[in-house]
Amino acid sequence: MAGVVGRLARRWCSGALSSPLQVTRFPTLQLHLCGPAMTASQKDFENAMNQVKLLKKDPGNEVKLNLYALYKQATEGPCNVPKPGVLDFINKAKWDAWNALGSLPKDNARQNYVDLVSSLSASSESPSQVTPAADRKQPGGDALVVTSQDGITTITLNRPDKKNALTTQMYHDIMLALEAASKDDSAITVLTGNGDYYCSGNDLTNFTDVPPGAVEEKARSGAVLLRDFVDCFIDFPKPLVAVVNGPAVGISVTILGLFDIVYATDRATFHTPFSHLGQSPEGCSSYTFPKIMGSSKATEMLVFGKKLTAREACTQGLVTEVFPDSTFQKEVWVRLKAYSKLPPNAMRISKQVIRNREKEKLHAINAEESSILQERWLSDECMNAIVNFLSRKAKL
Ligand SMILES: CCCCC/C=C/CC(=O)SCCNC(=O)CCNC(=O)[C@H](O)C(C)(C)COP(=O)(O)OP(=O)(O)OC[C@H]1O[C@@H](n2cnc3c(N)ncnc32)[C@H](O)[C@@H]1OP(=O)(O)O
Repeated sequence: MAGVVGRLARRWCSGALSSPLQVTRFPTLQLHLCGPAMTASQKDFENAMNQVKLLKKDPGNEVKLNLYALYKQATEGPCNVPKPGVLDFINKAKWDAWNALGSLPKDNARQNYVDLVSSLSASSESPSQVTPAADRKQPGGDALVVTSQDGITTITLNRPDKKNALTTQMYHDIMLALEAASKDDSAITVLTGNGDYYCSGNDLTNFTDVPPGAVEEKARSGAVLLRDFVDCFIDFPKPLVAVVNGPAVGISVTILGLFDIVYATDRATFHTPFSHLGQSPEGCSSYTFPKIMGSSKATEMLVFGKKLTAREACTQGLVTEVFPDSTFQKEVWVRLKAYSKLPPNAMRISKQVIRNREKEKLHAINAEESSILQERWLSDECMNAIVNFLSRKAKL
């Protein structure tokens, strides 16, 4: 649904719709406009455009018309196209909205657009809507949305209709996003999911469509990708926080052992059904999980595929804190915004002190796990499990 709303909003808000901006209908916006004169930067504007993609609730036609008009005014200036005919309802509504902005300067339109998006986001409960503002090119389309604001860079998995399963492209994009986040001016980096799931793990179709004779090569390149992907988490220099907004499966659970903080809604569950899938642990979990929760609890999860509730995962040390789903987003983002104001260099150095001692070991474990998985992917057990899922004979 969110994806549909996002797409809809994007179509309305950046292509071509509105009525004049009714500031009185948007108290937050009105507040901004009455404050000291501000002009949003191009980066803020692009962030806001990206944030519109994450809106979960359809803001309604009037708001979408406002967004459209402000977008056009900000990018092209005053309305400069002929008025559509009276029967061309949609285009006429869009034209009216844009035209009603008169000679509003581009800078002001850009600021109003940013403020309007911000007011829409503030009234929403989504994490990335509370913090928002995406500012990076996303090579894989909208499946990954990167936002940066208030000293926090947020990487949002955005395939809610597929429970945020990770495609091959998304692994690459997450690596690029982490690389960029490590160098940007944010203090903290967050990974979260859009929709009801945090992440359903590896997209099982990553293993399909392999031509005969290329299976071994696919397993080999998969293992290289997995190793590179997990290496990025091992080496990530800044505090890395998982905002687990719903159930988590597979690799999205195992890499949690490499995060510095894991906040979870009480609706989240943590499931690593590797034996069911004919696979074996990755993400350094064969090392981090026993260390975090002790070897028998780790075995229950990694070997027997026991699914933990958020509270169980917290008791066992995998999760830092659990929040009621109804206040999850609000509480977590308030907390993170406060943390992001701490001196960034001190946080980075403290993290390094903690992590450096183990880095070499973690890389070695990652390499070993990836190579074992390469073999597992070629096993009948694994292939059967994937075929069963794809033919809907099996679900976790
Ligand atoms: C480079 C390679 C690195 C590899 C690293 C290895 C990692 C190992 C793992 O991550 S193992 C874990 C793999 N994940 C799974 O096995 C989960 C499979 N999914 C499910 O069992 C279920 O979908 C569910 C329990 C997550 C959710 O069930 P629910 O009934 O609520 O929803 P649907 O099943 O209807 O799902 C909605 C649509 O999403 C698609 N989907 C969900 N998960 C995946 C997935 N992992 N891969 C591919 N597609 C997935 C599902 O197929 C539905 O799509 P549809 O609407 O088009 O039918």
